[in-house]
Amino acid sequence: MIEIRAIVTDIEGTTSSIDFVRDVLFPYARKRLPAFVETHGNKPEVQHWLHEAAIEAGLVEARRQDIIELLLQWIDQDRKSTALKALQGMIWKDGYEAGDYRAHIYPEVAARLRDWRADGLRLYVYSSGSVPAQKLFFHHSEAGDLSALFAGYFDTETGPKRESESYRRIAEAIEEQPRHLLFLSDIVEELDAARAAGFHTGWLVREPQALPESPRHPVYRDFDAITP
Ligand SMILES: CSCCC(=O)C(=O)COP(=O)(O)O
Ligand SMILES: [Mg+2]
Repeated sequence: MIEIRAIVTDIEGTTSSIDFVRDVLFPYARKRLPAFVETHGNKPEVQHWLHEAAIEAGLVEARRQDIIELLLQWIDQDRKSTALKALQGMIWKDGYEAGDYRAHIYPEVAARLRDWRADGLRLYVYSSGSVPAQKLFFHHSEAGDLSALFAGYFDTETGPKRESESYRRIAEAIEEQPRHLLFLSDIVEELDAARAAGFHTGWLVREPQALPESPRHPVYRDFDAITP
């Protein structure tokens, strides 16, 4: 009998719908990004991420307008750039605080997270969204403030989600052996990477997606089906 001591969960496609991220969060950031960069571009934190974006794109001596266009392109491509995600998170903060939207959570998720906490499991998030964006997401969720349920948050500053080394770093950071950890995601390449690091895995295949014929990972329709 394997003892799971902590669960690490992805957000988009796992706790929450892809549609919410694609149809609400991304357009919100896209619309406001040019003005945000113009207004806040001299603040050290914003400057840092604009610089990181330019480095990532191999742009030397990029003008501010070039970086804005680059970032808009990356939003359209859903590029999992750490710099873009950090900037998006700063923009989303205003939307949450103004009550323009609340973060989507699948209906069973909050109750299961609470049950798992009550059973003594520790809960963590690992998402491409920046850590501040993850905290905002669960603080302003449709199911209320869920942020206190999580013991920690990880983003791509820990490493890319499709590389096993990232999962080794997470295990080390939370001081737990991978064989006691369960990673939940909707993306099979992320699950492959987690398994290569020794994690247990759960593949969320939400309705109406078809169930895979020969899945490489245990498949769950929702969190109700998971018994860690
Ligand atoms: C913190 S929510 C923002 C979601 C986001 O930007 C994203 O790229 C989600 O990726 P995930 O790793 O959660 O699938
Ligand atoms: Mg996902």
